[in-house]
Amino acid sequence: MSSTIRVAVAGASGYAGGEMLRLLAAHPLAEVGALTAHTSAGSLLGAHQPHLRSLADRVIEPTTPEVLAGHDVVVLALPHGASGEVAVQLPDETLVLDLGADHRLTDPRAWEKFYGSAHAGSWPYGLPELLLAGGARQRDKLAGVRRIAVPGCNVTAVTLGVQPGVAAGLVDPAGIVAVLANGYSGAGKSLKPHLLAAEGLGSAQPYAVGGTHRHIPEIIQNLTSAGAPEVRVSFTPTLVPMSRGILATVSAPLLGGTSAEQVREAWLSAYDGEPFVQVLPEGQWPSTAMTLGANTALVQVAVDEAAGRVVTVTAIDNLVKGTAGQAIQSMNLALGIDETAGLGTEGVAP
Ligand SMILES: NC(=O)C1=CN([C@@H]2O[C@H](COP(=O)(O)OP(=O)(O)OC[C@H]3O[C@@H](n4cnc5c(N)ncnc54)[C@H](OP(=O)(O)O)[C@@H]3O)[C@@H](O)[C@H]2O)C=CC1
Ligand SMILES: CC(=O)N[C@@H](CCC(=O)OP(=O)(O)O)C(=O)O
Repeated sequence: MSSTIRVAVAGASGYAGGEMLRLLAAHPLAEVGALTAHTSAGSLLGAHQPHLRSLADRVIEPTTPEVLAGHDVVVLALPHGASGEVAVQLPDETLVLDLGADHRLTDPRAWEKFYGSAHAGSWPYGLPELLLAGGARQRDKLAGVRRIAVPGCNVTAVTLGVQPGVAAGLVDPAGIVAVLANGYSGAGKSLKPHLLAAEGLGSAQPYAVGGTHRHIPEIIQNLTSAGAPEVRVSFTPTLVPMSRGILATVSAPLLGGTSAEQVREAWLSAYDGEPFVQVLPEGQWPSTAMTLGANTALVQVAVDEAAGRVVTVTAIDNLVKGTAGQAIQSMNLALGIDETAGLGTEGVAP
């Protein structure tokens, strides 16, 4: 590979593909190659991503192996199912980043139960800060790989919020409750009645309630990797009127004899030195606005003594640390360049 990393983006007309392109445009080593999609093939990128000025005149091509050939990296920002089909046609030596779910789960039965289709297989998982049993981190497994399954956005927020307590054995992983406030861009661009502005503006709407959300097995997989014997998660997402952002409130029973100081120390030490995951100073709580446009996850933790639970709150931008930023962070690790290249930690405010 030359010093320039040539990157093709499939799904360039969508939200995740658009964010990938925004970040790649600022990456010191990346060069944007082919842009592909489906119904929008043949039109200009500027018709779909008018905020991406430097790429506005580029033509979107169909998503075929021929168009995606000859790149160092191919990003698949496609719906579930579509990415698995395209991936099998790409050369082994190309680094493929799947932003969809097709290759995240290791258990085919979990895939079939929650996605209702045949399992495409499992790839190295692109959450560098994931804690693994024995003190390792997932970043150690990404050097040199050529296939990366980029995690779900909700999964990223929930995992980063609660994994320090699970890995340190301070909370009961069978009693995790997660409630999330989610921005609308997480649902993608396709039109659905409940996503119309008339339905969503000024309203908060729960969805996938009662253990049905397809991110549940992925969260369980992550927390099991962190060393938990039995993980049970009650997961409830809520759409709130904002375009980007996830605020995940995750609580779990505190195991007997653990002090609030031990809890705080576990969270601080889990993320000590991490460039993109920060535990905020005591008393300061994350908000989605603090992470807008940034590859950061901001975390806070408290002990609710009366309820006997640890409560964590994590904010991310679903399109950055929840998708495209995380993908670039993993790409950097796979290619052996600075993990932070092209990624910012500063949000956009107010
Ligand atoms: N939005 C988010 O916050 C996150 C998204 N993701 C994942 O990223 C992926 C893309 O999501 P998102 O950008 O939100 O979705 P969008 O609906 O906004 O975009 C989908 C993109 O995929 C293209 N596409 C659809 N079907 C096909 C096909 N059969 N072959 C080739 N291209 C196709 C579309 O092209 P066209 O417009 O031309 O039809 C479009 O470019 C999904 O797997 C999603 O789950 C992951 C984490 C967070
Ligand atoms: C608001 C909203 O609908 N969010 C989506 C986010 C899913 C996502 O983008 O993650 P995947 O890559 O796994 O699809 C949801 O909760 O299903």
